Amino acid sequence: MQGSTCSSCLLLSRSRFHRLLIELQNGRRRVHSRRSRQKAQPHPNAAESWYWQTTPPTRTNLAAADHFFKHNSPTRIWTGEGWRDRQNDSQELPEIIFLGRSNVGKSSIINALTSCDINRVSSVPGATKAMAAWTLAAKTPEGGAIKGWDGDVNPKLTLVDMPGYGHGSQTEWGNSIVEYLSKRRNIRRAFVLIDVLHGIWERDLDILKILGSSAIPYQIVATKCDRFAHLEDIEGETRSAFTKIRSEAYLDVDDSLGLGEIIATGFLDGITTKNSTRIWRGAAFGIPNLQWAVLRAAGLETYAMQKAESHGVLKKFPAEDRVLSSQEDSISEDGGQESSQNESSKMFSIPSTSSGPETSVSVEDFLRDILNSPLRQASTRQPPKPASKRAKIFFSLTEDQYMPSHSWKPSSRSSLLDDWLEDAESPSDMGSSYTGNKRQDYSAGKFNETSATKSDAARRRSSTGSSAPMWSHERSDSRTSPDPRGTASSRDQPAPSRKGVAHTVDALGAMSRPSSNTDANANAHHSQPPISGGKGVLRGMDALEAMSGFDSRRSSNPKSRPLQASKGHGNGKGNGKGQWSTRGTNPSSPSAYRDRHPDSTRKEQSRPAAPGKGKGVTRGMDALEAMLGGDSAHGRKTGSQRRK
Ligand SMILES: Nc1nc2c(ncn2[C@@H]2O[C@H](COP(=O)(O)OP(=O)(O)OP(=O)(O)O)[C@@H](O)[C@H]2O)c(=O)[nH]1
Ligand SMILES: [Mg+2]
Repeated sequence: MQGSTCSSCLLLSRSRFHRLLIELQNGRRRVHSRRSRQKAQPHPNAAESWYWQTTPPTRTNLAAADHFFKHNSPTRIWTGEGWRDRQNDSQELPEIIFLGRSNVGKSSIINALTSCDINRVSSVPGATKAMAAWTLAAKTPEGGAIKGWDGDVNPKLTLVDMPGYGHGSQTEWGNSIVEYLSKRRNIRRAFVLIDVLHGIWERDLDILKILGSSAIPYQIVATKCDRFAHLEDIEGETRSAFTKIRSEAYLDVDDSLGLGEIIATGFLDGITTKNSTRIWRGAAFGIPNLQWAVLRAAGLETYAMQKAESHGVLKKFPAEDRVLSSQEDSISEDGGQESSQNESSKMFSIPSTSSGPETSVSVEDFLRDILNSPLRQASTRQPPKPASKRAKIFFSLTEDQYMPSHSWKPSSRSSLLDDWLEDAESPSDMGSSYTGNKRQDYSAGKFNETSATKSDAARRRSSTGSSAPMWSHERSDSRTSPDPRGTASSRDQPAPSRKGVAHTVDALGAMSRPSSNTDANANAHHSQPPISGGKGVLRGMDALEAMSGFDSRRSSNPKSRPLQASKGHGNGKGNGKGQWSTRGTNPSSPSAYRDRHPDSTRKEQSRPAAPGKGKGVTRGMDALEAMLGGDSAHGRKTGSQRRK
């Protein structure tokens, strides 16, 4: 009897101890957070994003973006191949995807964007093994409505984490990603993550090529910019690294699908996490800028600003800052192109009713305006060349070779346009009803996406060319193009596949969407059916093969290097025209940083974290843990792993 009482007591005291332990752990976490916050907010050495084609977001924009992401929580909707089951789902949302080499920080960036510890992060390359899609909706964890969001619990956009390519990746991941990219209709923008120390490498160019060929607009995000933080001339180093990226990714090639804006992020590894609850971002920088870029890509910026305004988030800002600035989407200082969203919203603000002014915009004029590119007069078609080499960007661990090179430059919007028109002008090839519909829709001053989509689908269904090589590699490969823009050579190249045309139309649709992102618009776009006639992974690989014709031996041959990008950039110094959104920086001084070499970076990445030492609560905590022995030690380890 006595023995049983004793064991109950023991159990009781043990559970009390556990509760105490948890409280102490939480206390320690709070202390740790406060300390880090004091240490690094804002980080004095954080060089920030570079905007040369667009204007940087205002403080109100960033506040609105932060507000949106704070109140819209992520819910996982599919993983792996789950997207296939949702292909015909008319409720599909704008999708923003994150691509990049393994270990570049894709999962970390999504965690930071959502302030939630949702994706697995690891210093070992290849941690993410399957795609994972998260929708964001203003709802409580139980699914209830949040006050002030009009009871609207509908998801607003989807973020997709991808397995990385290169070191630690697997070929089958690549197959499925390539297929996903080619089939998915509602991808609004791909954020391609580049480690700022590594810059653009061969595999990155391959992925940019695939995006270009699939008419998916993309934007570069430079990750791990905190690696420059210890340098005196942080701004100079960042600028020179960014200039190199800008040049090597051919972001200045006219009408490239790459946006003229590089967002700098850093210190994402310092994020404090606690299970799946909200996390504090610590010293991280660049995330609000990225949040704003994501909202713009999804066409949600007006919505976010309205919500922030109505929720009083913007009260502290002066009135003139609180409108969605006309600058937001307008011409940048260097006279770059207008952003597609503003262009399109202007374009589509033409009233669709008969009472409004009649427009007589021909399809050519419309496209010339929207793409700001000269249309070609005539084209000579040649039969498609058979695909030669199968490109591989997803390798097993042992096959990885990093070889930065310039074997490619992106497909441009104008070359896509050329192809689209080429098909549009060939009724025999594509069916006159399609051409007719498109022309009618445009000339009526409105873009009837639904009819275009239907015709599109019909064309895809009637197409027998699913195994035909995709066109853009041949067209855009600068090795075969004397014209740095690639448009001249594109005229002599094989005809586009149906897919390319369809994607172009979709891209135009995406570009043309007014920023208000109404449901009607969303549904019209989302109701697009998938490309039919696909053959699973084989098709993806065929497409990839045709697009790239990748030959690593050739591309590593210096003689086979292509032309440099057209606009005198790449001098490593920047032209000073773009806008750097910077916070306080130290005075510059010449410095050569030792981290420039990937090897040293890898070593740094794999360095184990220093064991924690503390005072006060931390110390008490350690003592308690020591007292409790194995269990608590385990608990602590798990906690630190989580934080990591
Ligand atoms: N210094 C620094 N390290 C970072 C940053 N972001 C991520 N990391 C670290 O980089 C490593 C890889 O991060 P992940 O987010 O798993 O990278 P990933 O691209 O998802 O990698 P895979 O899933 O393998 O493709 C982790 O150790 C992170 O802590 C950053 O901004 N700065
Ligand atoms: Mg990952």
